[in-house]
Amino acid sequence: MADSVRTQGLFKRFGEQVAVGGVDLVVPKGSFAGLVGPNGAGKTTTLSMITGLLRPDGGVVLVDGVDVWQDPVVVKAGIGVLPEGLRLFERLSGRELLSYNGQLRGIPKAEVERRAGELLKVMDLTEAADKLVVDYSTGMRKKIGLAAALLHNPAVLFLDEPFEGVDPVSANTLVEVLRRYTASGSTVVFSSHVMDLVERLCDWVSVMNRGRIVAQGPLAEVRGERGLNQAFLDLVGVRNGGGEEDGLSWLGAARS
Ligand SMILES: Nc1ncnc2c1ncn2[C@@H]1O[C@H](COP(=O)(O)OP(=O)(O)OP(=O)(O)O)[C@@H](O)[C@H]1O
Repeated sequence: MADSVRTQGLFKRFGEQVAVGGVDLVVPKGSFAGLVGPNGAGKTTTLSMITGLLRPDGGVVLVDGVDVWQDPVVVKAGIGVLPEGLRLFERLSGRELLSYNGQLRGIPKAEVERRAGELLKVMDLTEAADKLVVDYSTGMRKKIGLAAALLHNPAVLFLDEPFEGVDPVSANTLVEVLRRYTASGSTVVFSSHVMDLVERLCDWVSVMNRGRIVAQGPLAEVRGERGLNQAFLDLVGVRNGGGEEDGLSWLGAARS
């Protein structure tokens, strides 16, 4: 199977701190892929370099065989991104935001309106379509951000923590939309800490720890017999157990 995303020796340092220390990420075409790792593992930095938002110090990123940093315009035309800490044009309504994104992508106006209407409906945002984005809740912002990322029908969709702050009903809506999207052969790569969700959704997993990939492959292979959560703990190592030897003996102790 062809790769949708492949990085070779991807490297990024912030001062003394090596955030990404030689990552070889592989995502086969048509995968629903999860990028998991503990806080600070380097997931956001990796996704930012893959999507052309942050210049790597070293290494190569190929999306559908095209080098992101040699041909950024070609790659960016074919991908959708829901970045971390999503910054949106707050003074536009949801509908205006989609319309603006559609125009930036060069989609004919009538087609943008049709797609925007359908996306707003699927995301359950029709009622809020004419409200300013600044007044949207966290979950609504994720949904309008996803709608904006899907509007031009990208071949690959990158989502950084798409389910954070999203209620279960909205999460279900996002999942349904993404499942439909991958069923047609498109690729999703998303980062998450929520192992249950990754186990339920993904057919491919890459596990990062301390700036490196420590396991990668089909979900069944990475998870083995032990379940993804246990596999994750085994791979990244249980750090502080929160036992008395770690301090905190005062916490919950009798108060005078
Ligand atoms: N702009 C920056 N300047 C300095 N250090 C940074 C910067 N961005 C990231 N880092 C550092 O790089 C490392 C990786 O961070 P990154 O945000 O990629 O991790 P992550 O896996 O996405 O974490 P989380 O799950 O908490 O979002 C961390 O140690 C972080 O402090």
